[in-house]
Amino acid sequence: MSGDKLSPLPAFSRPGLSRTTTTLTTRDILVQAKKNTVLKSHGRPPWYGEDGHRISDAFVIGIAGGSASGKTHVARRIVQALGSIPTVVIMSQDSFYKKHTEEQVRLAHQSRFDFDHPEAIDMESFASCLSDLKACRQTNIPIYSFTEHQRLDKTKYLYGAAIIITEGILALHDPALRALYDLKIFVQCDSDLMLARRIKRDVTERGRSVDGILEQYLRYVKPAYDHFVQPTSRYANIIVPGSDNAVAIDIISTHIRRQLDERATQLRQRLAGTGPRHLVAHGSPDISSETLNLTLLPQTPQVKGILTILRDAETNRGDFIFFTDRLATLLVEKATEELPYRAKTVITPVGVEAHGKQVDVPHLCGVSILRSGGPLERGLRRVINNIPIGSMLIQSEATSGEPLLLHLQLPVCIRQRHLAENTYAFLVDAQIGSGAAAFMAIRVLLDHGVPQDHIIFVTFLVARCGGISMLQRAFPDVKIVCGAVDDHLREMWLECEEGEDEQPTEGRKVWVVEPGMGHIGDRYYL
Ligand SMILES: Nc1ncnc2c1ncn2[C@@H]1O[C@H](COP(=O)(O)OP(=O)(O)O)[C@@H](O)[C@H]1O
Ligand SMILES: Nc1ccn([C@@H]2O[C@H](COP(=O)(O)O)[C@@H](O)[C@H]2O)c(=O)n1
Repeated sequence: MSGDKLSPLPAFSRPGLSRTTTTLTTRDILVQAKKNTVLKSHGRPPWYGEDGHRISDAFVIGIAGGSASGKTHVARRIVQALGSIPTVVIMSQDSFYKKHTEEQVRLAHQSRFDFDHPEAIDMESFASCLSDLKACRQTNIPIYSFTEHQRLDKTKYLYGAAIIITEGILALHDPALRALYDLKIFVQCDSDLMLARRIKRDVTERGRSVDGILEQYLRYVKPAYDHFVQPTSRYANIIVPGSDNAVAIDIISTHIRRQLDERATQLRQRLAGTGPRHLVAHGSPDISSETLNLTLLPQTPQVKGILTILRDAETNRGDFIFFTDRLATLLVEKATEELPYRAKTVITPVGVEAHGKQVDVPHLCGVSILRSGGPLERGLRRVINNIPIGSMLIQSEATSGEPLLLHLQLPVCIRQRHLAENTYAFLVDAQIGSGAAAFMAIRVLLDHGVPQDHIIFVTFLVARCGGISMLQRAFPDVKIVCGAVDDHLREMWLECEEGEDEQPTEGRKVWVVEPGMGHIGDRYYL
């Protein structure tokens, strides 16, 4: 297949579409949310337990076979057959061709470089990226150009796949790679069919001449197939024919679906009894800032006055926005106290030294939980100049109530692991009720390598009896800065779309903080 076989995952794909899927843009999400409709997308369900630790890895499939045997075709058909599985990524071993020297590129243009020998591929880097993705961490994959015969300087960010399919002529060659696969497939195809397909493909997609293709084939491709590729078929769990393989693909996708179902059941069982319902009944009703890493904005008359206006159902929208913005500014200012500062001396305009402080963090960013985090995101922008801000959309699944990650767009300083480890991140959302969204959002940042004590969760409201205790048990070093702590949390049915007779046809359950401020996002944006 042609060049880039990666499935982009900066945002999550809609189910039922192949890997070149549409992604949910922030605008889509806001439009959907504004209409108050239930999003039908299958997002990513929790991949961690109540202690915050990961309990399920991604399911990894390795597909090997000769060049043009149909490996990519099989991978794509599996994705199609899986249909409603939320996030599948196809990773090609071709992305891991080593960076070639100028001399090697020159030889490659003359069909005199051996791309079919295991030495041509950076197996170590391939295994390392795959192992990160499998363990639910982000990875940044190299991008390879077949026309330039070279690895490009750009990389592709990947995160959050429930299923990873890797394919390549030598996908089953390396023991370290084989150890990562949950299912190993070999695509078996006649050599003449593979050659015919390769000629057709390399002429149309890789800019090659027939003579060059044949020379390369006889010199390197065929001998390497016999020597390195074909022998790895013995490691495969299943051999798939290179053509007429619909039945084999059906069997494989049924197997994968069953494996994922088993994992999902385990997850639900482990989470059972610790969800929001349970917490309301049994969670500690007493959160004290001595045991929790929680900072309550000092309840000055000024803050109490703002909160009173925001709690009042009669407050008009203009005032609601104005005072929400004021509270957001105060909260973000308070939250910046959690950052490390170092001493700094400056010379004033009158030539005198003044001793002060300077924020001492290598990277600083914000991540807003859509869409209720919006007002606090604006607060971040007002207080911290040019702060990069990402977003996540997390919504409860209508029937199970499980949180689903539907969209993810993170700043560069989180997408790159070596930067994330030195990044401080403000996570912002309007309230912490059941805690499910906050829990998932924190887990995403930790997966990327942001240290727990570099995460500062800023919110208007925390429900005393909600998921706050579970959250802080799981992530004791995450700091929470809030404007108020309210006593109650109630589960409520929110009616959504109206049918033709103007009767509500759908709805979803939401957690409402009491006394609270109502739905802050709706009051701010609608
Ligand atoms: N089962 C199949 N039936 C028909 N054509 C196929 C089949 N599998 C692959 N092909 C075609 O053969 C060519 C090479 O297939 P591809 O999947 O890209 O091979 P590989 O990834 O193994 O190099 C493509 O043009 C593809 O459409
Ligand atoms: N610059 C390159 C790199 C690799 N190849 C050939 O690609 C084949 C592997 O890709 P498939 O999609 O066919 O699995 C391999 O046989 C290399 O010979 C190339 O021609 N040029």
